[in-house]
Amino acid sequence: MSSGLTEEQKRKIEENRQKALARRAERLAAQQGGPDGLTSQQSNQQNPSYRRNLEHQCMKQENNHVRFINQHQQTPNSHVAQKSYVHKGYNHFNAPQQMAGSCGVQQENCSEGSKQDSWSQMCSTKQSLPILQNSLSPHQHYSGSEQPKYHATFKKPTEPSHPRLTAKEHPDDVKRLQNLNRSASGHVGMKYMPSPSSATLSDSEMSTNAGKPTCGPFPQKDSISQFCGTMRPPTPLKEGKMQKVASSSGVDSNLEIFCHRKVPSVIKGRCVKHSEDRFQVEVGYNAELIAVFKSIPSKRYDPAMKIWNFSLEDYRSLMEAVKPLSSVTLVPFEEMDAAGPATCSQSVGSGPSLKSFLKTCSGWKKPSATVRGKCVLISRSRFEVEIGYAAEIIEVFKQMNSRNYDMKTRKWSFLLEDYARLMEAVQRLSTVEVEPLPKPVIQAFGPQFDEPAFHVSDIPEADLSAVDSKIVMSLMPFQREGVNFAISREGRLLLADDMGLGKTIQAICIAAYYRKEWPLLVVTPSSVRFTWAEAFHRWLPSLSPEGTNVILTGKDNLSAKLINIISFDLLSKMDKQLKDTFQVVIIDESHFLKNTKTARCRAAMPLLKAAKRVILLSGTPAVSRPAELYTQIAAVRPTFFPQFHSFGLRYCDAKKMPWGWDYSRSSNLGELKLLLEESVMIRRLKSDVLSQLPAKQRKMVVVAPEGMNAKTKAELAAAAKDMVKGYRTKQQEKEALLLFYNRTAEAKIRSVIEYILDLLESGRDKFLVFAHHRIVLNAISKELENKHIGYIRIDGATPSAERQSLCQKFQFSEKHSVAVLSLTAANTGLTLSSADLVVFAELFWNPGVLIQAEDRAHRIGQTSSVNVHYLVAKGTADDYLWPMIQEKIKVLGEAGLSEASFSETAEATDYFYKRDPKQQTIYSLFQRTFSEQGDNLDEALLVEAADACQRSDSRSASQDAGADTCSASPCKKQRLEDYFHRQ
Ligand SMILES: Nc1ncnc2c1ncn2[C@@H]1O[C@H](COP(=O)(O)OP(=O)(O)OP(=O)(O)O)[C@@H](O)[C@H]1O
Repeated sequence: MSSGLTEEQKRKIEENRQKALARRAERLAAQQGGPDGLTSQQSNQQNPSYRRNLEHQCMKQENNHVRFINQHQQTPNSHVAQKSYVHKGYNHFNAPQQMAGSCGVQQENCSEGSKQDSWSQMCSTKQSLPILQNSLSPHQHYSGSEQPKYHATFKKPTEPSHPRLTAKEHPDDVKRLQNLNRSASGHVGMKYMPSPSSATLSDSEMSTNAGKPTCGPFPQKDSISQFCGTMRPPTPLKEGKMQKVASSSGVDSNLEIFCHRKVPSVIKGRCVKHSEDRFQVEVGYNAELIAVFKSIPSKRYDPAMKIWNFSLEDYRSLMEAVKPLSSVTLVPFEEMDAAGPATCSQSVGSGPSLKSFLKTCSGWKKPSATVRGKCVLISRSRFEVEIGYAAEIIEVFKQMNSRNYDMKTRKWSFLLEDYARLMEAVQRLSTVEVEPLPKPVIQAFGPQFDEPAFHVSDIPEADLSAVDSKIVMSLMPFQREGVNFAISREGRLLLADDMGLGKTIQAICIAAYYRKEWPLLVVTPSSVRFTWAEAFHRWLPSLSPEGTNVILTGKDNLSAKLINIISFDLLSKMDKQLKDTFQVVIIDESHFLKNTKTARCRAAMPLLKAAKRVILLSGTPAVSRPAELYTQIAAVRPTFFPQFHSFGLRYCDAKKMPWGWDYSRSSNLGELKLLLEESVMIRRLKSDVLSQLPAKQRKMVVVAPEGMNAKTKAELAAAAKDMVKGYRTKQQEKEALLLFYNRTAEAKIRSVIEYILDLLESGRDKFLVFAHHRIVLNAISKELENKHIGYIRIDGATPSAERQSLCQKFQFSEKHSVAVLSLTAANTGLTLSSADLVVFAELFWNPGVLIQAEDRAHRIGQTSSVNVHYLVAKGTADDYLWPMIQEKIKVLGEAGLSEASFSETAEATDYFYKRDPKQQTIYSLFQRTFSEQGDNLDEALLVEAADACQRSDSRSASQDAGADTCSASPCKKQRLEDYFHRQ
């Protein structure tokens, strides 16, 4: 393409460019001096062939930049990584891989020592490369005026480059090396691990590669710059000799691998936590290593995972035994701890000062010390030193500008900005030892250590424009804050809001923000799997109706849909292939993972560590001791406390006992709270946000249908079929309905019990459970007794005189967690306001009865918002009762007779389809029977329900001999008393 310039203009431009270069060369010569007044680089700049070569390199680099982008675009989810790469610059999550990718590409083209040096410099300076890549356009690369700027990024080579060894002259060699490197390791963050097939080079190849200034993808430390910047003449090739040369010149051991004719296979592994007192070694097969493993007394082999694990007590001896093995490298715990990414956006801390603080975390023990103390974080900006009296330390304290002495506690505190100075001064005192702040605290509060004015309380408003507007508009202000917090923490958090504050809606919104990274996995107690599926469809209307996959058996496809929902129990039966399948994971009731020894915890932890976004939900993350929090913290921030023991020492007041370590106590809880709130957890209590909450929060819980056995399902289907056929008399209709209702009760029992047990495991210590049928009330009571859980029961058989004392027991005794109540016999006149959760195990056709029952908890004395959970089973009478109840309540609400409408606060009004003509027939039957006859029907129905139950019972007498399946008393008189008692 013509430039449009005349020959004269072109000549002038070239002349000016030469002049500019000459002036620049003079300037640099004056600054740096040299034998001839010019550095070798500057000499090169004036050398036309050098410039041509450089331009050639620039062009290649540009092409490779494009190739890099394309490579990323071809990988799944690459758009996400790339977006943050391009727009945000270096980012703790994405950058390592991105840098790895980019370094690999850039290095391909380094052909001269000077250039390699600068490339390696760029590769190791994390921020410079993206800036360079984004800012250099092809035009800029070729512009004469830009060239000096570009040159300025190159360092002077430490030794003259070997003339034979340029990529231009040996493109095949370069390619061969690149292939080797790629086959060995996908990214720069890993040491080179040659595969046997890629590890053999011919002598001539070695000769070329050994002396060649190749910027191969060697990630470690300065290996790239060392290798690229240190040009050696080719060394005679005898096996082993080259290795020696490489080692002696300080080249990273990775490179030694290249210098062998037959490269020995080196495998790299790492030690990671396995359980509270054990660690495991993740490593490939190596015979020598296996021999070492077998010599360790506490060895255990997990055949399913094919991983060896050991007691922490054997850690040192194992590492010592592995050291002499030249074919194995193991990354120890400590290294992982220090090198792990600071995943929290605020734990910036890559600056030198933070590193030096981190150094102060180790090696502080002084045998000569006579006075010992410790640093404890007491607020987001201050720490305290807990220590006895020593004149020297007081002197040190007095030198700190931010010192403050609390007369009451007799403790000194300081701003975090004084921490490094203070610790340095303390280290010089031979008789005083001060335990430093833990590493996670320093990582989490990094900015405050560096910058006193830094204030992190304002969490930025997340851009939710890509999320369904329905959910975004529905978020309450505190819920929106929760979402902002999650996104500011890169989607890894423990959302520990009090129960009923809407953790589900927040979790769905957070997950939807990362929708491009789906498939999503939701792990929940099995009793609420279907409720989650409903909630996704409710809040994300853009989701296709087939978008969710509720996993029911171990044989189901685990990632069949965009959203996959699985129970904890099934998760533990899953294949380990799951580990890398999900980038976004929600764990509902995450305290279910608190025990590291459980199968569910062992299954979930690798999954969570591998995922990019981890959303843990729990209203009760720890019930009794900080040790229970450990796994949840480790899931959100794996690098904080890689070993439980260090967490235990700091926060569980760990004590060595004759039988081992006791971690059941607590210590430094204030600091733990600050640490969690800064980088792991957000928690709001109901009392914090009461003004934003409705007085009652109703929730529909879809209980699992597989809880029904085949016989019950068949009976329900038969009852439904009969109803569709129609009946000649109203009496027949009613009887059929009541039979259907009774069958429903039987069908729900298993799911209801499962749900109640899940609530108890979640730490819900006071709640009411209402049911209508005696068979349901009995089953619940029996289960509570079996589990030794204190409860009261009030039904039609409870004498009036006893009711009050039972209520008092429940109200004031901590031992009584559950009140098991008959819907018809205990829905009025009782005060049970010490509970703020009401569970309806069964539905009832009259919403008035339900609302009165809710009000046992929601009444004077109640200081909280009351949560109401309606358990609804698909394929039962609930399919008709639930919509009917909602409709009735809506009418009452519109007439101002009911304070809250179900449709506004409970899920899925249209959950049950009434489009099916058969279902429509049954629904009409329900409506006709339960609505048309008005309030008078209740008494009659209650009685008839009982009769129907008894009739059905007598039919199934062999099954449940003599059982009375209604909660109303078996005696009609008593039933009527119950009814009138309600009035
Ligand atoms: N912003 C909102 N708009 C409408 N309904 C909401 C909102 N937030 C929560 N809810 C409703 O409140 C009820 C309780 O919410 P949710 O079940 O998510 O609470 P939770 O914090 O998970 O409680 P738990 O700890 O008991 O599981 C649900 O019916 C939910 O739909």
